[in-house]
Amino acid sequence: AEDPSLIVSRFQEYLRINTAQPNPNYSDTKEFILAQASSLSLEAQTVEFVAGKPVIILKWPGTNPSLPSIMFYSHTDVVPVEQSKWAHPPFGAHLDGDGRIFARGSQDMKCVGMQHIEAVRLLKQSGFEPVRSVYIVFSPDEEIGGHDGAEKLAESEIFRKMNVGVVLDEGLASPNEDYRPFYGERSPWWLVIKAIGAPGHGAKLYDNTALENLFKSIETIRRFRASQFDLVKAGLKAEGEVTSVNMAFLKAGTPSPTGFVMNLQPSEAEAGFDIRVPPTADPEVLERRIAEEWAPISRNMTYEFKQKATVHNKNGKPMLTATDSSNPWWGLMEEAVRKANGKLGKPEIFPAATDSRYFRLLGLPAIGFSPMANTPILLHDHNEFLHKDEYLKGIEVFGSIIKTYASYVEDSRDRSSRDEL
Ligand SMILES: CSCC[C@H](NC=O)C(=O)O
Ligand SMILES: [Zn+2]
Ligand SMILES: [Zn+2]
Repeated sequence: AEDPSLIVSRFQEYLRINTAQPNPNYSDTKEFILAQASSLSLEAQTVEFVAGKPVIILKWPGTNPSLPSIMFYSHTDVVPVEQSKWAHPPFGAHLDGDGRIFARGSQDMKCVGMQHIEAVRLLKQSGFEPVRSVYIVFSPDEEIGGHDGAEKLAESEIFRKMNVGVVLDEGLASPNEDYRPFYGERSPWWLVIKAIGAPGHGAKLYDNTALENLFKSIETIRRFRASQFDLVKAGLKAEGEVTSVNMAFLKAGTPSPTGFVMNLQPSEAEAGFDIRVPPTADPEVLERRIAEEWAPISRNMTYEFKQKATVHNKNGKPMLTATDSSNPWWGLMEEAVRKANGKLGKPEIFPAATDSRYFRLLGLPAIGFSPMANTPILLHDHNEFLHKDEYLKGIEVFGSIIKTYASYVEDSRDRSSRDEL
């Protein structure tokens, strides 16, 4: 077998490409991934649905191309960093004495993309031949909504021709020894509410100022937030099962060279909220709440959404991938992880958003899975790291999954794992 330090150094090489939003280096990324693909003799296709934003599709053809294929999916971009808060340079991929690899993207989710490739390498070395075609796909822009990446891919003729039967996308690290599988996710609604009101002297008490109007809404929103958070604190609901609302910004006041004018009540004020809607919530009820209580026209308020992801599929049903016997891929996943001496925890709802939603919207089963056990959850955090042993273990787990999935031939059950749309 190959020297593990070489495997780790390829991961480090990927981590050292700075793909932080808003200016990800996609050209070096593309070059790197295509070089990996050619070293494995995989077919490779790069599609730019939007110029400069490559979707890279690698294919390991199966011996039975009539069976639906398997797609192992990852995004190549990462979130920005606060450089000065990091103990090691976020794009240095420093390997410390304990074996931890520090880098932005080490958990979210360059680890997974690279593990997909390394798992193929492992299987090729062992002489394995897939029956189903295996696709390894790298997409841009997940961290800013996936509109120029996964969303366009999912709607494309290219994707339709790939005949994908099941998608594996990202999950979360697990602080304990069980890996965490995800069967659904909350939908991001990014809401901006705006208030207007009469301007006037800062010494005067009067009704209907912009800030008074805005704060009435903020109080209402905070009560709702507390009610949802209480359910989590009481252990009645998991994080992914309640509607979360967090304030992202507050904007008001009349700027002056020394700060803000203090004796002037502004005539406009706005606030932004990151709302996450669970798949089982009724989106119409929430939207009514926003219109009637959070931004009521009676207080001259208006609102707009910066992002508003679909909660239900085209049939009005929650976008959840089945975890019972109707979905053979679920059982196969458990089997594959077990064979690699890993353990799967209970299926969960991903609290944030992933590109899986674009594939679930098509009715495809999608499982969120990032094999990182015994690892603190550090995605989007300072000092994001992954231990090299967990990384290497994850390659074996993905090797087992690819092997199990790509060898699965009971075609009749594929169809039933797709939602009826
Ligand atoms: C509007 S899509 C945003 C996607 C992003 N994904 C991971 O963090 C998130 O904030 O959940
Ligand atoms: Zn991610
Ligand atoms: Zn992320």
